Amino acid sequence: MRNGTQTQGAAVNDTSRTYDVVVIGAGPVGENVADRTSAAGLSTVIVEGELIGGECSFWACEPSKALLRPVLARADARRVPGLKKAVAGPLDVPAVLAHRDDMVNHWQDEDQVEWLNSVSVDLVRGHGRLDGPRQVVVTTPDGGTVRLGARHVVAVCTGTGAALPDLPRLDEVRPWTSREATSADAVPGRLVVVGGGVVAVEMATAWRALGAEVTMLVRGGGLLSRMEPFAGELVAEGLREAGADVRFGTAVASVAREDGPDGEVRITLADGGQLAADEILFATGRQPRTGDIGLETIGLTPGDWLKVDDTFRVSAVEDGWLYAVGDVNHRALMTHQGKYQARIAGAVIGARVNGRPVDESRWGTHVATADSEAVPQVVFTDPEVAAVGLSAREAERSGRRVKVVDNDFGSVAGAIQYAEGYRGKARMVVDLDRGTLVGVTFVGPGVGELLYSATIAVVSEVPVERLWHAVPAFPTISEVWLRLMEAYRG
Ligand SMILES: Cc1cc2nc3c(=O)[nH]c(=O)nc-3n(C[C@H](O)[C@H](O)[C@H](O)COP(=O)(O)OP(=O)(O)OC[C@H]3O[C@@H](n4cnc5c(N)ncnc54)[C@H](O)[C@@H]3O)c2cc1C
Ligand SMILES: NC(=O)c1ccc[n+]([C@@H]2O[C@H](COP(=O)([O-])OP(=O)(O)OC[C@H]3O[C@@H](n4cnc5c(N)ncnc54)[C@H](O)[C@@H]3O)[C@@H](O)[C@H]2O)c1
Repeated sequence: MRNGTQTQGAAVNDTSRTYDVVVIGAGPVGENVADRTSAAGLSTVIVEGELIGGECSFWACEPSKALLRPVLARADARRVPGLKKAVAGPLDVPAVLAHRDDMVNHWQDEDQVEWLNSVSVDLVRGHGRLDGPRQVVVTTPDGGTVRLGARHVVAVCTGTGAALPDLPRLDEVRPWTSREATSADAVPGRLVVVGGGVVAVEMATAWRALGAEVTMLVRGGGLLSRMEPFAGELVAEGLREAGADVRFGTAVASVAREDGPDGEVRITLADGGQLAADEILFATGRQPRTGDIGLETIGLTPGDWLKVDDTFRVSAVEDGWLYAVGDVNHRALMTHQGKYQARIAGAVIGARVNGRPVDESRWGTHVATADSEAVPQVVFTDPEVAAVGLSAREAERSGRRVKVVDNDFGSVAGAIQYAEGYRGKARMVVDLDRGTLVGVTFVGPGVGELLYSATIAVVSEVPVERLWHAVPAFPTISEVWLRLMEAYRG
C-alpha cells in the first residue's frame, strides 16, 4: 500500500496556543469546517495525523473513481456501434494505475497545505487527543507535544477506518482493506472480495476489469442492501457478465497464508467450502476513528460513533463546545454529505460565537435537514446506481402512505442513443398525502449525472403534478422522468 510523504512546510509547532476553534482531522470535512469558521472571523487551527485531504483524497473516493472511470468509459464504448472493435482489447493497466497515482498527487498533500494557508487556517501535524473540555494535545511526528486550547469549539472530524471481522490471525494474511484496494500497484491474479456494500461492488468492478479473477463472498442474499432491491440485482448481473463469481449466503470461517507471507490465501467458508486467492479484500464496513482521541477525558466512550444533534453538537457533552462532523457522526458516510454538514457546522459555530440568530427550522440555514431526507449517492459500477432520499421500504416503514412508480427505461430515445441494448430501471416513491417525491433511484449506464435533478425534486418538495411541466430534452436519458410521470398519472 502506498503511504504519503507528509509536507512539513506550514506546520506550527509552538508548545501551547489558544484558538477560537480547534478542528481534529483534516479530511474533506475537517478542511471545510475550518474554512467556514475561519471565514466567520474565528481563529482556527486544524490537526492532522496523516495527509491533509484525508481518506477521500488519498485512499477512497478519488483513487477509486480514477480506477473506475476507464472501466466505465470502456464499458459504455463497447455498447456503441462503430466503437466496439476499437475498445475490444484489455485496459492499459499501467496507464490506469498511473492515472490513479496522478489523481492522488502521488500521495503528497502540499496543494492542500497551500490551500489551508490561503484560507488562514493554521496546521499542526500529529495525532490529536482531547484532554478535558476544550483542550487538545497533539503528539507531533518528532515526538513533541503541542497543547491547543479552544476558546469556543473543538470539532472532531476524524472520519472512519475499515472495520474487519473478528477472524483468528487475520493480520498474518495481510488482508486488503479499502486502502490497499485503492492504492495497490499491481493487479492480483485472484482477488476475493468479502462484503456486498458499496466498496465491495466498486472495487470488484475495478479489479475485475483490470484483469483479476474476482470472487465476491456476500453473507446476505443480495448486494447494496440499503438501496432498492433492483439496484443490487442489476449490479450483480453486471458483475457476473463481466466474469466475476458473485456468491450469496456465504460466510468466511477462517483465512490463512499457509505457505508463508508470500503464499496464497486459503479461505475456508462456514459451510466447509474452500478457495484460494492471491489477495483478500475485506469491504466489511467502517468504524469511527475515536478509539484514541481522548474521549474518556470528557466522559465519553472511546471507539463510539459521536451522536450529534442536527447542528452537529455532540449531544452528550455539556456547554455545547464539542462538535462532530462527517463520517465520525455516522449520519451519512459520504464526502459530499460530510462537506454539506461542514458548511452548516461552520455557519452555526460562527453564528453562535458571534451572537447572531441561529435558524434551526426544517431546511433552515443552520440545520442539516438533507441528512435525514435527501442524501444522494452514486455507485460507480456497470450499471451505475444513483439514488436519493428514501427507498420504498424505508418510506413505508416511516408510516407514509406512498405510491411506488417503476419504469424500465431502456426504450427511451436517449437511452437507445446512449447504448445499444441499454438496460435501465428507475423508481420514484411519492408521498401521497403531500403529493411530493421522497425517493428516486435510477440504475443504468450514465445515470449518475441524472441524480441532481432528483435531488432538487426531493429537497424542493416540488408537487409531482408540477413535474409534468418539467420537460426533458429529446433525446436524453432524462426522458425517464416523462415515463415515470406517465406511469404515476395513469
Ligand atoms: C473505497 C472508498 C470509496 C469511497 N468513495 C466515495 C465516493 O465516491 N463518494 C463519496 O461521497 N464518498 C465516498 N467514500 C466515503 C468518503 O471517503 C468518506 O465519507 C469521507 O472521506 C469522509 O470524510 P471525513 O473528513 O469525515 O473523514 P476522512 O476522510 O476519513 O478524514 C479524517 C481525517 O482525520 C484524520 N485523523 C483521524 N484521527 C486523527 C487524530 N486523532 N488526530 C489527527 N488527525 C486525525 C485522518 O488522518 C484523516 O485525514 C468512499 C469511501 C471508501 C472507503
Ligand atoms: N460511491 C460512493 O458514494 C461510495 C463508495 C464507497 C464507499 N462509500 C461509503 O463508504 C461507506 C463504507 O462502505 P462499505 O462498503 O465499506 O460499507 P457498507 O456498510 O456499505 O457494506 C459493508 C458490507 O459488508 C458486509 N459485512 C459486514 N460485516 C461483515 C462480516 N463480518 N462478514 C461478511 N460481511 C460483512 C455487510 O453485510 C455489507 O454488505 C458506506 O457508507 C458508503 O456510503 C461511498
